[in-house]
Amino acid sequence: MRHEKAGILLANLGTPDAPTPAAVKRYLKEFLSDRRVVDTPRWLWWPILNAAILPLRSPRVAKLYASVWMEEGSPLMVWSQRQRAALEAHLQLPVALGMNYGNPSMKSALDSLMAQGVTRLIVLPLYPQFSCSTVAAVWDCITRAFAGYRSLPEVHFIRDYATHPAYISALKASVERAFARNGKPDLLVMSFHGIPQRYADEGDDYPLRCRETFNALTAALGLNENEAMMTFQSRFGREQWLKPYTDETMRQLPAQGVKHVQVMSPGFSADCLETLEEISEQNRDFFLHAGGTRFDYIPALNDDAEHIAMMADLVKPWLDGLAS
Ligand SMILES: C=CC1=C(C)c2cc3[nH]c(cc4nc(cc5[nH]c(cc1n2)c(C)c5CCC(=O)O)C(CCC(=O)O)=C4C)c(C)c3C=C
Ligand SMILES: [Fe+2]
Ligand SMILES: [Fe+2]
Repeated sequence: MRHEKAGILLANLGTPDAPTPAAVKRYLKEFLSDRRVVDTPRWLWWPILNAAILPLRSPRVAKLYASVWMEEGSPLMVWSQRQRAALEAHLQLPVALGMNYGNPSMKSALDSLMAQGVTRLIVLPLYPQFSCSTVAAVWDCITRAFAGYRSLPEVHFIRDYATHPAYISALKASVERAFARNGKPDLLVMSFHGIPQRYADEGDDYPLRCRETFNALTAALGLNENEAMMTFQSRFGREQWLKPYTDETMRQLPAQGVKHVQVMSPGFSADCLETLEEISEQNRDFFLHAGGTRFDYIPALNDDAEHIAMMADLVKPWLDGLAS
């Protein structure tokens, strides 16, 4: 009989290897070439990407990365590696980190798990709300990475965890700590990464999953409809994206009497460029320049003990009954 050995693959987006134009260009090229992310026909997208976006965006975005870079590397990488190590220590099972774009590649993560004798693989994409542009891209990446294997493990793929009780309770604890530290704000804003509205119209249930997280967390916190709102950040390109936009909202709130805001990004399992720079730097400026008096950013769950325990909870159904 086959003796099953479980292993966990933590999957995330990936980030540049260095805050330099060349490294950012390499990363953006791979990321923005994925049809799950940008679905424009290739004959049209290829020249736009190579002649305009990569040469113009890479040097500008490299400076933004430099402004948040940590001693050990890109924040997304640093937090992801800490999450991996903490989950491995918690579960006493092999845990590997694989990135969809850049390093460490999904293939290297799978190779390392297979080399450790894993026969039952649990894939946990660290995106709390499903989207075709993220979770489905992880799915594609894993199937591509397995293409050359002679044998496959049993695979369990966690689609998302938008309303999982352990996720909501970890977020709740983090907001309550922030309220205790900073005082209760006039408004709690939950800013989720956007996607093109068209992807949702074509069947991506991402906005519904964001709404479900928002509803579950506001209910857990006992906030009423005037005390919390959800917005969407990180718009890219000319199409309409999910609304309301975070940046427009931050510019409008002070005129509506909101002077103290606390902003969190519950869709990001780790702090990264989009939270540390776009929210905590750019959107802070928009709000304060529009007349706001206090802006607090509530960090992502990162390697909080409750977050790691949540990951263990999510994979647990496939560990029960295993002789490890
Ligand atoms: C071009 C379309 C994009 C879609 C669709 C998109 C969806 C999406 N992204 C995340 C999470 C992250 N995105 C991050 C950076 C980032 N995202 C895009 C574009 C799209 N994202 C770009 C071009 C970039 C790179 C930075 C830039 O050039 O502006 C990151 C941070 C990476 C880091 O290195 O820190 C994360 C995380 C989600 C959750 C999502 C859909 C739901
Ligand atoms: Fe993104
Ligand atoms: Fe951004």
